[in-house]
Amino acid sequence: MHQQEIAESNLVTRRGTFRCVAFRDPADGHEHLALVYGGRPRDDVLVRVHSECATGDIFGATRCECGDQLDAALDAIVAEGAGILVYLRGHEGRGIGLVAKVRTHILQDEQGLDTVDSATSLGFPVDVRDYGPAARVLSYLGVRSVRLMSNNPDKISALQSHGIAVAARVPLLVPPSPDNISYLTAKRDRLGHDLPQLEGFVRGADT
Ligand SMILES: Nc1nc2c(ncn2[C@@H]2O[C@H](COP(=O)(O)OP(=O)(O)OP(=O)(O)O)[C@@H](O)[C@H]2O)c(=O)[nH]1
Repeated sequence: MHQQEIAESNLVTRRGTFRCVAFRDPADGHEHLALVYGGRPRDDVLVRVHSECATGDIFGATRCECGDQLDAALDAIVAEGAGILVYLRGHEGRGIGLVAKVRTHILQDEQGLDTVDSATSLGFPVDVRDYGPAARVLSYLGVRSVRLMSNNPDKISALQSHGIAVAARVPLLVPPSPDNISYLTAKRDRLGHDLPQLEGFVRGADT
């Protein structure tokens, strides 16, 4: 990556001080962010590669578990004493964008379609995310292998295809709720995510 497209500073947060690495990826042109905790990363560092979700990450929407996963990943990194969170812009709605994602929400709410069918019935692809920017910033940080916090097997193969070894997958499981159970179930049944916490959840049991 070109030095002119990267800026680094310390970022003091309520969890502690991170190294904030902002960068513009040369391939997709988006400005992304890596938050590094605990000094110079070592091999097999704990990493979360998080896709932008304005509704969940910023405003705490409960229909998806994005905001809870962001919090849990940062907590896990701080608890371990080291780690990296890569926050990928341009990934909104699995890459289809915010307006398109909200259109899928309309179909989910009004017609009961799941997160997959609501996209395809509008003519959108289900997932067009590019993990190249994450791999490039990890390489820039000197990271060759990671323990990746994710339940998505495709994310692991995508990172590996971009040259980052995934030494282990670390589950990032948030509790199901009546609000997110449809979304989580579709991720498990239609997208192949590993979500064992859904076993035994009875919709409405804890409302
Ligand atoms: N198209 C669409 N995208 C959504 C919807 N809800 C959340 N998203 C997006 O989904 C992305 C997160 O992807 P997920 O499939 O939930 O999870 P993942 O990142 O692949 O997997 P994990 O690493 O296990 O979290 C974010 O970019 C969200 O904006 C939805 O209803 N429709």
